[in-house]
Amino acid sequence: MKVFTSIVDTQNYLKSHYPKSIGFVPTMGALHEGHIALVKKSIAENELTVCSIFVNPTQFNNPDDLKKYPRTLDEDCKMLQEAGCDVVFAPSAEEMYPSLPILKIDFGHLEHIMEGKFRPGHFNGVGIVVAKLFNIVKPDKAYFGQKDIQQVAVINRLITDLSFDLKMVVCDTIREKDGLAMSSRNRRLSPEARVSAPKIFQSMLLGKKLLLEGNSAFVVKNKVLDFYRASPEFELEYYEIADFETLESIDELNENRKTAIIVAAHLGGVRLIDNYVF
Ligand SMILES: Nc1ncnc2c1ncn2[C@@H]1O[C@H](COP(=O)(O)OP(=O)(O)OP(=O)(O)O)[C@@H](O)[C@H]1O
Ligand SMILES: CC(C)(CO)[C@@H](O)C(=O)[O-]
Ligand code: BAL
Repeated sequence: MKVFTSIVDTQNYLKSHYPKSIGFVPTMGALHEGHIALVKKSIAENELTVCSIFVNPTQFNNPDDLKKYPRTLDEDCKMLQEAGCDVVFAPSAEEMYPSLPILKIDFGHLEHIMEGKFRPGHFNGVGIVVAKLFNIVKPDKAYFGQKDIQQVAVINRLITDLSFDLKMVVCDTIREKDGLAMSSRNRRLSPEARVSAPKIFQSMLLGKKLLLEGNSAFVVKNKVLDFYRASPEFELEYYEIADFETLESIDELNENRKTAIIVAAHLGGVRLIDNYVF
């Protein structure tokens, strides 16, 4: 496995190898089995797999979150090597941004709901860095996790609106045995917080059950608020019941369309997101 920090070295290597197809997994490192599932899918579907590791400062609206984001490059490389990854691209911030971009990307209605609303500027940062990474790696397929459901919608628009010649592959959320979605930020949970964390998953199962029983989204949200009131260690940021395709809020289930329950909550100073689609 090759590890590059330079854009030019990465591009030269990829050009000189003429792979039939390049699969690309963009990450911010502190890798776990969720990331490795994306890497393995890419390996199965492409001749060469590139994983990028870059904690992108321009997508963090909270400086403390950026400072505390876990960075574990050596361990990450070991996991990628074992998984069979071919190339790691781990640039510095200076390499990616010799000057800060003045370009702004506005993802329309996606800016005003959920992650867009609570993390102002986040999707502008994600959109620009992913476009830069696509231009550097020139993948045939790019792999993203369903856990970041709104990011999937944003990248879909980025690919369509800028005519990137690649296919996006969305992979299921990998969970711990107790239901907690794997996330790099889980490493920052205290032992007590880690015990509480699966309640996020439970709150989504509760929502699904209540919706299937015929309750309106309004009633379900109120019951879920009671659930979180009984768990004061959580500070719930949002709990949305939305159409899976448009991510717009819905009032009740539509049996012809998939529904997504989407949650963001703070637990012991760590912000966690998750979603459940049915
Ligand atoms: N549990 C998971 N299952 C599947 N894919 C995942 C999972 N967690 C993250 N991913 C995907 O891995 C890619 C890189 O994500 P990222 O590096 O931000 O990891 P993360 O664990 O989501 O970290 P955090 O949520 O703490 O930022 C994204 O496409 C993300 O959706
Ligand atoms: C796609 C991404 C690597 C861009 O920095 C990041 O948002 C992530 O890890 O999901
Ligand atoms: N997985 C999304 C990256 C972020 O939280 O900034």
